[in-house]
Amino acid sequence: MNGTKERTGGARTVGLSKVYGTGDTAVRALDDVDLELVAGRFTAIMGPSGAGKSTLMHCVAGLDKPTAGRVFVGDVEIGTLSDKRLTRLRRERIGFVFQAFNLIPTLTALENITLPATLAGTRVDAAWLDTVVAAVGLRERLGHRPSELSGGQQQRVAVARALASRPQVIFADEPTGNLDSRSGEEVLMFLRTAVDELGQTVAMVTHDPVAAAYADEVVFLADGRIVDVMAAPTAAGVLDRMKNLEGTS
Ligand SMILES: Nc1ncnc2c1ncn2[C@@H]1O[C@H](COP(=O)(O)OP(=O)(O)OP(=O)(O)O)[C@@H](O)[C@H]1O
Repeated sequence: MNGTKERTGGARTVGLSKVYGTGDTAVRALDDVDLELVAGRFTAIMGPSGAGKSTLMHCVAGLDKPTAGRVFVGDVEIGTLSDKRLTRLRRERIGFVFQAFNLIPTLTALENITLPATLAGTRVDAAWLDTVVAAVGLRERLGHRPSELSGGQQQRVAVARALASRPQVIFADEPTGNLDSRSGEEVLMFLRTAVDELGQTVAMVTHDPVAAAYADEVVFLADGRIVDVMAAPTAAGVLDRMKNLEGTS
């Protein structure tokens, strides 16, 4: 995709811990986690229910405050930012994709993609928008409203919206959770394209070994700790690892 690939900055944590509550009821959701979301790579985060996946994502995205440790988005240590600066960093440097597509029903696909920039009073770079629209593969449907698109197409619009500001990292929380397997595949292929052709950094929480196999590596969490990292994952390999983790937790 002619010269547009320029890796976005990634994110990392150093000694990240998060404890909810105090005393007898305290829950250590994250315990000394060193995670590296390598720039220009696709990382899947997996683990049994309650392992700390959402907490990890929320802390790295600046949506939740850690109890201890440090979080860097690109070169910026987010714990040092004022609330106002953190809000701005989140808006400009972090993209989110959720299980529910969260598109505005009355707006067209294109208007949904550019909405965050419109709200922020900025403009999406026209050349970049063109690149994103080409990658999303919905050029002829940009004038359609969400109700006129399939679930997979709607989620691709949501990923394109996250890409529009060219964030340091996109966090996707179970992005295929509401989709049938074919639509899910469309979305995963698009995330893969965003990484391979646009140099985007993506972190995805998923329970699905097939989805995780689209990533460059899978980070396994259990009881708030990173217990394994698998490079070049296959669905069968991930399924095997998950069975072991769920068996022991
Ligand atoms: N706001 C909260 N207050 C108290 N405990 C919490 C809170 N949020 C999460 N926890 C606890 O922290 C631990 C990790 O939760 P988290 O939601 O991060 O896990 P998860 O791996 O995302 O789970 P799931 O796959 O079920 O979504 C769990 O024991 C959970 O009960």
